[in-house]
Amino acid sequence: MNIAVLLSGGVDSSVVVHLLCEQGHRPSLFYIKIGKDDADYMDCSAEEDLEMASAVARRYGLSLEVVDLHREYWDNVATYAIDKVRRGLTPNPDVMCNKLIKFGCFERYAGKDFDFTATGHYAATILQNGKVWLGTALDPVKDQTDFLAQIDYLQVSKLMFPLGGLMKQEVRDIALKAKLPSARRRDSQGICFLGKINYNDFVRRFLGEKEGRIIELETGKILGTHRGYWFHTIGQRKGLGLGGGPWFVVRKDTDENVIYVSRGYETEQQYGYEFSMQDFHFITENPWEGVEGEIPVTFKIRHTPDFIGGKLLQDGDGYRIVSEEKLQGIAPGQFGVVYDEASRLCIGSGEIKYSIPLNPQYPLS
Ligand SMILES: Nc1ncnc2c1ncn2[C@@H]1O[C@H](COP(=O)(O)OP(=O)(O)OP(=O)(O)O)[C@@H](O)[C@H]1O
Repeated sequence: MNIAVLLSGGVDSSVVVHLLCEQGHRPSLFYIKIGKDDADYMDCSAEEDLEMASAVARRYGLSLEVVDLHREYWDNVATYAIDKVRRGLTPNPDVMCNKLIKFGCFERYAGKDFDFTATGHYAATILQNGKVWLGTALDPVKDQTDFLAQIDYLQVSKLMFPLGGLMKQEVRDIALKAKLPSARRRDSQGICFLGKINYNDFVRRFLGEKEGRIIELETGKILGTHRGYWFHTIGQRKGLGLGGGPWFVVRKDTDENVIYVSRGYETEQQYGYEFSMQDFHFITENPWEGVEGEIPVTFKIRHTPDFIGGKLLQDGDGYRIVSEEKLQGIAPGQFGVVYDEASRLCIGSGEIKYSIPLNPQYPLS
């Protein structure tokens, strides 16, 4: 079997190489290089990553190719992120990086020549009814299926996730025992290349700064100023610079450059039970084809270990989720990721369009 491994130089993908070699494979290794734009907001860990990847390749006597996807990344993922932020939405660059870069451009460049592409993502592939499905990882804290929820059938059917059945601690133990050069490296944030840069600096470079008002939603009282709605996201608590909190961002008016906040953990303004999704994407296929009415599912609206129970409803051309529990900070632009009731299969995802607040007072932006 002909296998390509996406090797980042981190502990996870290094263990993937180790495990595949132990099983008798001789995978080809690929390091994806995304250079910094021409600005100075990327740290030097990228160089260290490549050194680590080279050390792993040497250790196992495998070939390592550096694939430069710099242009593709900035043209696709960075442009997508800026476009969303400009429109007051909360982008998810990790989701787009997996879909377009790690498994999109890479597949066209090199992956196409291999039977499988293996990565250190915490996820699984599951064969069911003759089709390959994206499955959740054994380790709920590390599960990364939410970042993979926009990949397509060609991608999922060619992917291998050798770490899906392991807990993170087991992976570390394997790395230590095998004396892998990367064994003691700290965990990356689980975020894509954009995670290596200062996000505010990145946004500032493209959208600049523009002072606007921070207003208390319930009273209309002006509490302070901010430097542009694009630096803030729905559900955000930190970085508002207001005393007497906690304060949460609950609305954004992009036309007026106003941020609405609400005070206290229990404030109803920051919660909702429902949201709609647009452009819903099924990874393998729609398992509920022809099913009428409410479908019991679990779902996530952000990268957390918890799967939330709810119902999926067809809503015109799109889909809507009605949650069993109150949801904090439903951020339009993020993905609603849908799983089967047992949270075993990741079915697909759609971009959150708007939330239906419990007590709407202002039109949503
Ligand atoms: N620069 C890169 N080049 C090649 N593959 C990469 C690169 N960055 C990430 N990957 C692949 O995507 C997987 C998930 O990446 P993520 O950024 O979430 O890191 P991670 O889970 O901490 O994994 P690792 O410890 O291997 O860095 C990695 O395990 C690796 O297979």
